[in-house]
Amino acid sequence: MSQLEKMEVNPDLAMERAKCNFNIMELTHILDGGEENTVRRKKIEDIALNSGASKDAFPEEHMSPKEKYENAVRKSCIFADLVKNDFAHLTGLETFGINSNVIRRTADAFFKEVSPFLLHMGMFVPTIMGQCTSDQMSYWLPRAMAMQIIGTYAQTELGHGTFIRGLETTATYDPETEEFVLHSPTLSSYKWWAGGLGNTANYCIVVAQLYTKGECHGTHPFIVQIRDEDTHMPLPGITVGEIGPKMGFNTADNGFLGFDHYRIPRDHMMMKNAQVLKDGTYVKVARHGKLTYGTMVFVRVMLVSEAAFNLAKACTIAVRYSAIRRQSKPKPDEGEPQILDYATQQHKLFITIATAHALQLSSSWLWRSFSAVLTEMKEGNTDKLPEFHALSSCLKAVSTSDAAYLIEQCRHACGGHGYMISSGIPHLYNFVSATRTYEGDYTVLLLQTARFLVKAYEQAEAKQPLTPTVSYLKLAFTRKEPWDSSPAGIVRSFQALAAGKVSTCVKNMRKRMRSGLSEVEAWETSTIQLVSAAEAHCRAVISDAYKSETERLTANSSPNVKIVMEQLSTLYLYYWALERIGDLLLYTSISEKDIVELQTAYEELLQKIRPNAVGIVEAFDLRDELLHSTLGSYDGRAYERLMDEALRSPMNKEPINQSYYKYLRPMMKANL
Ligand SMILES: CCCCCCCC/C=C\CCCC(=O)SCCNC(=O)CCNC(=O)[C@H](O)C(C)(C)COP(=O)(O)OP(=O)(O)OC[C@H]1O[C@@H](n2cnc3c(N)ncnc32)[C@H](O)[C@@H]1OP(=O)(O)O
Ligand SMILES: Cc1cc2nc3c(=O)[nH]c(=O)nc-3n(C[C@H](O)[C@H](O)[C@H](O)COP(=O)(O)OP(=O)(O)OC[C@H]3O[C@@H](n4cnc5c(N)ncnc54)[C@H](O)[C@@H]3O)c2cc1C
Repeated sequence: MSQLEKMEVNPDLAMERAKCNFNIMELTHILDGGEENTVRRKKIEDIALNSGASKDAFPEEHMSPKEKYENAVRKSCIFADLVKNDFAHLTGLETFGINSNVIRRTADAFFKEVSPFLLHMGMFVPTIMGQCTSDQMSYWLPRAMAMQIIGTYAQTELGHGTFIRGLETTATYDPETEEFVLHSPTLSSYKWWAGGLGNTANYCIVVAQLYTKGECHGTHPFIVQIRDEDTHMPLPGITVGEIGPKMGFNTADNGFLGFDHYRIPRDHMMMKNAQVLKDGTYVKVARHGKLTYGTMVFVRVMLVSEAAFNLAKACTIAVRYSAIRRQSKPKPDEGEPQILDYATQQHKLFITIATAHALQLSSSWLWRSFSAVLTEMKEGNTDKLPEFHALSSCLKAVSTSDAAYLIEQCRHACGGHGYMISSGIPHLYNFVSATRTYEGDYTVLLLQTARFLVKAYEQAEAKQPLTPTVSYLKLAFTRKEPWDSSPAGIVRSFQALAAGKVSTCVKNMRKRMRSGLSEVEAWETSTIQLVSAAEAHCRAVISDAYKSETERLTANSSPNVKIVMEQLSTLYLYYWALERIGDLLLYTSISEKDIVELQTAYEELLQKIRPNAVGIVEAFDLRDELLHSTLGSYDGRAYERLMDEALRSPMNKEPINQSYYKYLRPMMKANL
């Protein structure tokens, strides 16, 4: 046992735990979606983490990029073995989403950045499940699940990521040999970004423009072998490599890939939604043209819970640290207070906790909606897909954007020490800020939602029925929403605000078209407002889901857990109402007096939450191995851990660095 492991818990943290007035484990069960899930999660974590295999003998941050990657591959193989052999009885394909989430989170103990296998489990396997015929699936899925092959998802190219229809890689069917010929006609057509593509994967899902009988049928997915299964050498006709250092994701060997008339068998086209027959006839199977985008929708749903999870980590670190950090002396006759006692610190941190809850509960709700949509689609009914695409797009955009902003707030809340890699916060920020971009950029996805909102508004105007998540749009045609500061009243105000913004956009676009702009130009010149309307819609959806899920989940809970969860969901509503005062003044009857009262109520709520703050973050139940943080560990020994980490630095391994003799000494002597 190391010196650190023997140390007692920091007394400030012990004091915080003693004053927590609710049952922490009860809240954990709620956040996990039930006690059974908590028990299973803990079993998985125990198996994975008690072996010590997640630990590094040498600190990862002092390794070279190549060493970091190799270490990540080593640990990925250990982790893959655990998943295959030790978790097998606890998991199952039928609950892929839920279990993959737990496994994905447990993996974070092994990787400070990410596993090079992330895309294998995160996109390769889900695409096989979503885009293959049953015959294809029975061939590929067992091989992928057993890790006999390692795959990734290569859609984005140097020239195009957002605009999928603009991808340039071609897959041209040759009926003579019953093969597709994959080709990269330009530099900008090179695949770029796929995680694990640089050095790890030997297979790859490639999204390419399908040509048969001289006709282009748009983008389709193909399973492509890129490396020899034994030697791992890139196959002839394949150019593959790693794209270089990034802000984060540095252990993910994101790669590039080019094809020189590279041939694959016909049945390597993923044929669930469309097929090319032996003679080259193209057959469209799916009832909705966008079902080939299914993996992206699945990952967007998963990313909402990723955002919640990473936010939970950041606020656990920042709240624990704020409980043990003392600074300044506002009252001359008292000692320095814990920084958690400052209202401004609570303002930075408690919205972070509330947002982690809001996103966690919204993501469970979204996952249930997704399962319902999938069930209907299996029966051939795709009616709900447009609404779900709009919903998952905005939730992915707003959750990842909020999480990135709030993780940065957590860094600010930890002062200088938050800037240390060892605090754990920089890695979290670098990871989450990428989620705002990949799987659909923030602005681009909100504009997708805006398209749906504008159409729904026109339906409301024509008094046609509206789908559930936009039924509130009828508020755009009623009088100004009367301000009501109850939680239900604030949710209604957020809906009125979103409805008002959509209405303003539509009116502006119509005005611009009357003045001579085309529909496309009128849309383009209104996109700043459209993004804002879609964000407002999403905020209303999250607020509504958070409030109603809190009511549902606390219906039978103990009184104090109910109070804590209600305080946080109300805080979320107050915070966003105060952030959106300008809009509320435009679209509701809120008055100056109401605003003053709302600000006071918000500040009082911060004080009510304060005594339970440490207990609340500890209900996320994040083991030290998952946090990777000197500042946020369970024992609260931040200073000892910071010093311990500093001493592990190779820069401290010799009393005098050689640069002294080479450069410093000659320079100083010459200057004598
Ligand atoms: C085990 C779990 C682990 C989870 C974590 C995994 C982490 C993995 C880590 C990293 C992964 C990173 C992977 C990637 O980034 S892969 C690449 C992702 N790329 C994108 O997301 C590209 C974004 N672009 C798009 O999605 C689309 O092209 C678009 C911008 C949304 C739309 O483009 P466009 O306007 O040109 O529209 P289309 O002509 O294509 O569409 C016309 C109509 O279709 C509707 N539409 C679009 N997309 C969908 C969809 N997915 N589903 C349903 N409908 C869709 C669109 O709204 C139009 O409808 P309308 O009725 O208005 O005409
Ligand atoms: C860490 C990381 C991992 C990734 N992993 C993968 C992977 O495994 N596989 C894969 O295929 N891809 C991957 N990607 C690529 C990723 O999906 C794309 O980068 C992402 O979809 C954004 O597309 P883009 O790069 O083309 O951005 P661009 O579309 O070029 O965006 C640049 C700017 O232009 C704006 N813009 C673009 N189009 C519009 C529009 N129509 N209206 C208004 N504004 C617009 C955007 O809002 C943004 O501000 C990864 C990316 C990152 C950062």
